[in-house]
Amino acid sequence: VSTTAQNWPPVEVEAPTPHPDAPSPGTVLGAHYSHCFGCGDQVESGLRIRSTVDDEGVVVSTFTVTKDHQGAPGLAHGGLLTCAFDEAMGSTVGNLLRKPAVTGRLETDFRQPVPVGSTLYIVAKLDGVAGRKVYVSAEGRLDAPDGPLAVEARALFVTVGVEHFVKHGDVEQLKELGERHSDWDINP
Ligand SMILES: CCCCCCCC/C=C\CCCCCCCC(=O)SCCNC(=O)CCNC(=O)[C@H](O)C(C)(C)COP(=O)(O)OP(=O)(O)OC[C@H]1O[C@@H](n2cnc3c(N)ncnc32)[C@H](O)[C@@H]1OP(=O)(O)O
Repeated sequence: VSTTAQNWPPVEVEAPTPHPDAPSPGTVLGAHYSHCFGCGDQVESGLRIRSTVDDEGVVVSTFTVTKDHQGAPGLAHGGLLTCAFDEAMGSTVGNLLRKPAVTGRLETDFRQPVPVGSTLYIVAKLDGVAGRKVYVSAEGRLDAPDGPLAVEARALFVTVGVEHFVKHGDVEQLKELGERHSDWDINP
C-alpha cells in the first residue's frame, strides 16, 4: 500500500479555485491538440481519451484499452495506463484552471490488471494549489463509473507561461493551435 497517498498533497495547499470561464459541469471537453498521444484523433494508436467536466473541480475521462496498448498478452501496459492518467489529470488542470501546466511528478498504483477491451473510467480531482504547483489525484475503475478500482494516481502539475512551449516546442504547431482556440491564452 502506498504511503504517499496518506500524505497527499505533500505540502500545505490552498483550495483550488476553478477559473470563472472554466467549462461547466456536463461539458464534454474536446481534444486539446489533435496530435496529442493522449487525446488527439490524428494519432493512429493513441489513447483517444474523452473527458467530461463533472462536479466542481472534477473531470471524468474514459480510456478504452485496445490491442495496441498491450504489455502482457491481453493486458494493458502499465506505462500506457500512467500516460492515460497524465492526460486525464492534465486535462483537469488545464481546463478547470485555464492555465497551461506541465507534469512535474506523477505516481501510479496499479491495483488490478486492465484487460484489452475494457474501458477505464478515470475520475480526476484538483486537490490543492501552492503557488505554481497544482496537486491532482485520480482513480480509474473498470468498465463502469462504480466498477472495481484498478488504478490510482497522483500528480504535481506546474503552471508555466506560453514561453515554455515557445522555447522548448514547435512554434508553428503552437501558432496553429492558438488560432483554432482563440479563447485560450496560448498565442506566442
Ligand atoms: C489560458 C490557457 C488555457 C489553456 C486551456 C487548455 C485546455 C486543455 C489543456 C490541457 C490539457 C493538457 C493535457 C496534457 C497532459 C500531459 C502533460 C504532459 O505530459 S507535460 C510533459 C511532461 N512534463 C514536462 O515536460 C515538464 C518538464 N519539466 C520542466 O519543464 C520544469 O522542470 C518545470 C516547468 C516542471 C519546473 O521548472 P521551473 O524552472 O519552471 O520551476 P521550478 O522552480 O523548478 O519548479 C516550480 C516548483 O515546482 C516544484 N517541482 C518541480 N518539479 C518537481 C518534482 N518533480 N517533484 C516535486 N516538486 C517539483 C519545485 O520544487 C518548485 O517548488 P517551489 O515553488 O520551490 O516550492
